[in-house]
Amino acid sequence: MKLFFITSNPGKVREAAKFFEPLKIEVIQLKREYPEIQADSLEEVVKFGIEWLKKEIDSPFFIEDSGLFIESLNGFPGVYSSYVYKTIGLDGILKLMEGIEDRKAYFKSVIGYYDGDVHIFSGVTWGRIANEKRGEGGFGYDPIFIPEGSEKTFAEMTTEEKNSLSHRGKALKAFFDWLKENI
Ligand SMILES: O=c1nc[nH]c2c1ncn2[C@H]1C[C@H](O)[C@@H](COP(=O)(O)OP(=O)(O)OP(=O)(O)O)O1
Ligand SMILES: [Mg+2]
Repeated sequence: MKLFFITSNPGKVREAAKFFEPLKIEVIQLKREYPEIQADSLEEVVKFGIEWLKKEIDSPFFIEDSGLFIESLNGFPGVYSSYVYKTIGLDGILKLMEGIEDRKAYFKSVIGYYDGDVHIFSGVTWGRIANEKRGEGGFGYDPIFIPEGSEKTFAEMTTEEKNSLSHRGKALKAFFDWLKENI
């Protein structure tokens, strides 16, 4: 089976491909721009994206929207994670966190699969914001996020290790469990 993943982010594709590889499902990246609305939740962003894309794409496809929610910043950058990453970046986040003791944060991933109907799957991983950047792997905020129960940042992990703990790994698992029952 093949799954079309509409995203501009090669890191997401790498993680999804690694997840599905042993399950004999091939992940194929399609690069199509779609509007990411300013909404209160990742779910709304995904649902709007699907409504936009479904007119253009003939086969079933999925998209994913994710974000980092920092508790002491009231959930910032949250749904704006992509914009904040491109503007103030990791150094900007570390600067905002200077002197803040409560470093709790979570990553959330929302996958939307369209096969004529919309199916939503999500995953959350709690952790904390590191005091400095560590590691070369992964992408995005990985060098500054330490998942609960670990001393390593996501960027210090292999793709398999990150998938076993991450928000995206959990959302992909929920997606796969649904596919098994429904395909
Ligand atoms: O596991 C992750 N580890 C580190 N950083 C992450 C992760 N997951 C999302 N992020 C960051 C990347 C981006 O700055 C923002 C999500 O934005 P988001 O719009 O979903 O992704 P994107 O624009 O990179 O790719 P896409 O073309 O699929 O929209 O949070
Ligand atoms: Mg995006």
